[in-house]
This record gives sequence, C-alpha cells and structure tokens, in this order.
Amino acid sequence: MEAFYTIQGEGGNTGLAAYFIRLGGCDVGCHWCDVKESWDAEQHPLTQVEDIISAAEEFPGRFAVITGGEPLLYNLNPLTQQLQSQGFRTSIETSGAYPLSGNWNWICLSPKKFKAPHESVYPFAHELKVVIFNKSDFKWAEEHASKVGANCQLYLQPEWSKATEITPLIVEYVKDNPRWRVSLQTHKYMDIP
Ligand SMILES: C[S@@+](CC[C@H](N)C(=O)[O-])C[C@H]1O[C@@H](n2cnc3c(N)ncnc32)[C@H](O)[C@@H]1O
Ligand SMILES: Nc1nc2[nH]cc(C(=O)O)c2c(=O)[nH]1
Ligand code: SF4
Ligand SMILES: [Mg+2]
Repeated sequence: MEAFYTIQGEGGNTGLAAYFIRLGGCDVGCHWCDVKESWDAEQHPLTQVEDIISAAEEFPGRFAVITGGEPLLYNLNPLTQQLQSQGFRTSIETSGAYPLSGNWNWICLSPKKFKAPHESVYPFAHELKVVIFNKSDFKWAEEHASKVGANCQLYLQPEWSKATEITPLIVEYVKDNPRWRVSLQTHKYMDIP
C-alpha cells in the first residue's frame, strides 16, 4: 500500500529510525482502526519484493517494520528473507489473526476482539501491545498476557480517539501492575507519519 521512512512511534522499539512497509488488506474490522484505507487490498497495486527492498535501501536505517493492513494475510518469507540478506533487521506489527510466516527479529502482537489471534502466534511474540478502548480492556489484556512467553514485553496503548480519557487509567494500571509498560503513539504527538 505504501512505504515510508520515519521513527517507530510505538512499543518496544519506540524512537528508532524505521522503514515502514504497509501491506494492503485486512479483514479484522477494528471499529477504531487508524488505517481503514488499508482494508481493501484491491485498492492497492501489487509491488515486487525487489522493488520494495531497493526503495528501502535508499535510506540509511536498516530496521524494517512490516505492517498493514494485516501483514500475516501474506506469506512473508520472501520479503523478510531478502530484507535480512540485505542487512535489515525485520519487525512485524500484527493482530496475529493468521499463522506466522516470515523471519523476524521482532514480533509485536496486538490482539483484537474482532478476530482473535491464532494460538500458535503467542509464544513467538517479543512484545504484546494491547490497545485500551475502555476500562474492561485491562482484564482482557491480562487474558492475552497469560498466553505469551515469560520474556515477552507487555504494553498498554490508549486508543487514539480516547487517549485523553484512557491514558491516566493506563498510568495508574501500570503503577499497580508493574510488569506492564505504557506505549503511546508518539508519532502522532510528533506529527510525523
Ligand atoms: C494499524 S495496525 C496494522 C497491523 C495489524 N493489523 C495490527 O493491528 O497489529 C498497527 C498498530 O496500530 C494499532 N492501532 C490501530 N488503530 C489504533 C488506534 N486508533 N489507537 C491506538 N492504536 C491503534 C494496532 O493495534 C497495531 O498495534
Ligand atoms: N511512526 C509510526 N510508528 C508506527 N508504529 C506502528 C505503526 C503502524 O501503523 O503499524 C506506526 C505508524 O504508522 N507510524
Ligand atoms: S487488525 Fe490492524 S489493520 Fe486490521 S482493522 Fe485492526 S488495527 Fe486496523
Ligand atoms: Mg499506525
């Protein structure tokens, strides 16, 4: 759908220069999704893996974020193998709604109520990033935390349109439950892509 060089704004790699590769197509249907224009894959022309990588190589950073849409709709082995062979570290932003493919240095699993993660994905997550839309989502976040590995980093991220109301609740929750961390969509505060 699009690719752009920016700063990873969210989660465990916040602040790192990153080349984002956004793949079109998603059938999860989050009502608060901030990239609904990604949902219909047919609206976005296909791009060859070689062309994606040569565009990425124009920039100095060697950290790639594959996102979407839901990137696990696709077999990501060719793209990630070639990125790594060209010296990129690879990371994915995924709902986990489909089984994993691809070779990953970092996996961010962000589970959704609208289409649950595939059970096989949880043990591979380096980061669990739960979007909090209302108070009941904290309990729901704990259910997902019980499924990831012991070394997985746990993040709570306010849903953007409710961030003013939800962020203070996340702050108190993390103070009371310190295995969790706060994740903010810092790119939105910085007004960058
Ligand atoms: C647009 S999604 C694309 C990748 C994948 N479909 C997923 O949901 O993980 C990228 C990240 O943005 C988060 N996100 C999407 N809309 C959001 C919103 N309105 N507020 C906060 N986070 C949001 C998702 O949970 C996910 O972690
Ligand atoms: N700067 C920036 N950081 C991000 N982290 C995850 C994003 C995404 O949409 O997957 C995203 C994004 O869209 N922009
Ligand atoms: S799974 Fe990701 S891309 Fe799909 S609707 Fe939800 S937030 Fe948007
Ligand atoms: Mg985004």
